[in-house]
Amino acid sequence: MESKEWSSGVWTQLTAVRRQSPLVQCITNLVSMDLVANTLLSAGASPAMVHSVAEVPDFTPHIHALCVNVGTLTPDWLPSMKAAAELAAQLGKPWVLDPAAVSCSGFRLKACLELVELKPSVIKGNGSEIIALSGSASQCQAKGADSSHESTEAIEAAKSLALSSGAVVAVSGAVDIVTDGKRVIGVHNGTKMMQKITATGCSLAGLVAAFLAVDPLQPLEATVSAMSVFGIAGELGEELANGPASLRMHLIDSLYGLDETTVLSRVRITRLG
Ligand SMILES: Nc1ncnc2c1ncn2[C@@H]1O[C@H](COP(=O)(O)OP(=O)(O)OP(=O)(O)O)[C@@H](O)[C@H]1O
Ligand SMILES: Cc1ncsc1CCO
Ligand SMILES: [Mg+2]
Repeated sequence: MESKEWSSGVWTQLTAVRRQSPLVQCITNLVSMDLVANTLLSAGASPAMVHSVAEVPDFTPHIHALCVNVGTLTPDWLPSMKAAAELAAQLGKPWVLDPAAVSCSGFRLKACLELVELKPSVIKGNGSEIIALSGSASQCQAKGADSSHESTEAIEAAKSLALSSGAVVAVSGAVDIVTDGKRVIGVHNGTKMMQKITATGCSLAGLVAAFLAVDPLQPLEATVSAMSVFGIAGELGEELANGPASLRMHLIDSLYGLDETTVLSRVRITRLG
């Protein structure tokens, strides 16, 4: 299946997000909150940055999807992430794990491995994060939030993590990789300058949650669509931008304004395996 066959599905899912406006609970890092929320709003979804463990029993039953991101994890935050993830999974609501900067400490790696046990629908990381989380790194390396691997270097790690966890695994980068352990899909949208805006990957994880909310039975397709849409918004944004700060603004505007003709002509998705 090539871009042409994927593109109508991408448009259908974006339209469903706009129509249904799914409520997406985000327990995300402090750096990313603003961009994640604005990305979700411009895509048509409804973000809610509800973090407290005290609020999970009341709030989480009403959401349509959850996004958990450990980018600025402290021991105080972990119980609410676990409680929300556990409840979401119990209620059959899709949830996304972003293991941001997972290899920067043993504490964070252990927390992420415990979260993986709570059955995320999708795990979305960059190349280094997926390699570390899958246990493929030869040793625990102190890495920050940026990837030191190409996404394509993480294909085997992503497949193995997908098979061991039951989640769809997405690796962001120059080519976004999405796999359920059997199929491997490459999304070739996006632009290099997106790496120069912090939290684009976190925002993508939030967007994946919104797409899962409207098509929970097709997590691989929903993830591929979200990645393509976000990448296209970045490409259009870059045409209007002077640098990362204005790209941030134009990316949001472009996502908001995406129309059918643009989506159908810009989607670049291929099967890699
Ligand atoms: N070299 C590149 N060429 C084209 N697009 C890219 C490139 N690098 C990143 N992107 C785009 O940026 C998006 C975010 O990917 P990235 O790998 O930078 O996330 P991340 O490292 O998790 O970011 P963060 O941790 O800051 O949130 C990708 O899905 C892709 O669309
Ligand atoms: C810069 C940074 N540090 C921890 S999380 C984060 C945002 C990108 O993941
Ligand atoms: Mg990231």
